[in-house]
Amino acid sequence: MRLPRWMRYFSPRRGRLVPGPELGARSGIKAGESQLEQVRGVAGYHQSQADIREEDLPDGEVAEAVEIDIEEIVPKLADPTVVAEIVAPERDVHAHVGEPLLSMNNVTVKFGGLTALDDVTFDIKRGEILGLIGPNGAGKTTAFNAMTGVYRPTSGDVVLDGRSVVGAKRNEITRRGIARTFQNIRLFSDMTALENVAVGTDARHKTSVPGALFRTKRHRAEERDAIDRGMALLEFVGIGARATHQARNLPYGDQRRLEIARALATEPKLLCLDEPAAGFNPAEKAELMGLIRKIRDDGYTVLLIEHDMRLVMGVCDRIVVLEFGRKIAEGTPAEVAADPAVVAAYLGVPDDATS
Ligand SMILES: Nc1ncnc2c1ncn2[C@@H]1O[C@H](COP(=O)(O)OP(=O)(O)OP(=O)(O)O)[C@@H](O)[C@H]1O
Repeated sequence: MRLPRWMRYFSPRRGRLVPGPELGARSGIKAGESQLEQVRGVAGYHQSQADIREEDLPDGEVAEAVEIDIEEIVPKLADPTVVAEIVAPERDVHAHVGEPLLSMNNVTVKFGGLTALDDVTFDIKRGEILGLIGPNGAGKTTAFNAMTGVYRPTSGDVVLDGRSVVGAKRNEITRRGIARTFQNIRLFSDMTALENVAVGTDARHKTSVPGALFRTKRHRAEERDAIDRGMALLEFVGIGARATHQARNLPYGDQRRLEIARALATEPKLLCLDEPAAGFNPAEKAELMGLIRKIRDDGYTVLLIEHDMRLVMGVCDRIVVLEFGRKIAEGTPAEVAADPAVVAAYLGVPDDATS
């Protein structure tokens, strides 16, 4: 995995900041100071409750999770409109609703003799929630991976905002505006929720390494921005009170929310969610639907891979259906649900229909 810029200089170990080999002892940065303590110090957030970590406690004592009162720390975040403004800084995205943001143009992906995606063409339009569905092995994740630079299409093109992303490096694709979450949660488990989101904001920052070392004005401004945006994002996804909790101590549902917050921190044009409801109970699924709609209404475009049909039908504006690597249907949830090819793909074609 390629580490974000700041992580190449710090090794997070059990939640502690240890100057990494590239930075060495010359930096003057105190080993043992947590990332959060650093950024909080810089941004001027003084929290009365300590961020308790297990290794700080005498043997046998158990760390208590500390809920923070977000209104006390960042009073302006008590206003949901302010939170929404910070979360979606480029609000002009609404001006282009309906135009294609990403186009898959005749994309084929082959693995040896296996064709995982076969000449697939569809658009993701700005401001919509597009569902990508299909039975197991249909090619959904392969399509995601072709968009995000994990796989290079064998043929065809993936165009984002008028420019091809084929051949671009993954971090370049992130910078150009595609962010994703994963089927299996991938968080920095020893880092706090806020630190995890701050990692995402790094993709947008421009400070050079010397700039970071000498703490230039721009670097300090970017750190403050990371905290403000990080806190706003945690509040936006509903876990603002858990900002100082280590990711691994968060309940499963909150870890999924944190993944979404981290992806949004890169200020994507397109947010790709890969089975975000896996392992959720019905109440959590209903809450997730609300969050996905909120993300769309805040100006983002969302691509959703999800097996739960109730969720997909309930939240998507349009749906693309794949089967054996081919697109077999595209349309509104109602159109797709009534399409005989889709019904056959999911339920199997009855014997008497083929005889
Ligand atoms: N890296 C790979 N190497 C070889 N075959 C692969 C690779 N990735 C995917 N495949 C194959 O490509 C086909 C499509 O897989 P893909 O994971 O895209 O399907 P999916 O629709 O996401 O399935 P699921 O719903 O089970 O996650 C499958 O037959 C799979 O085994």
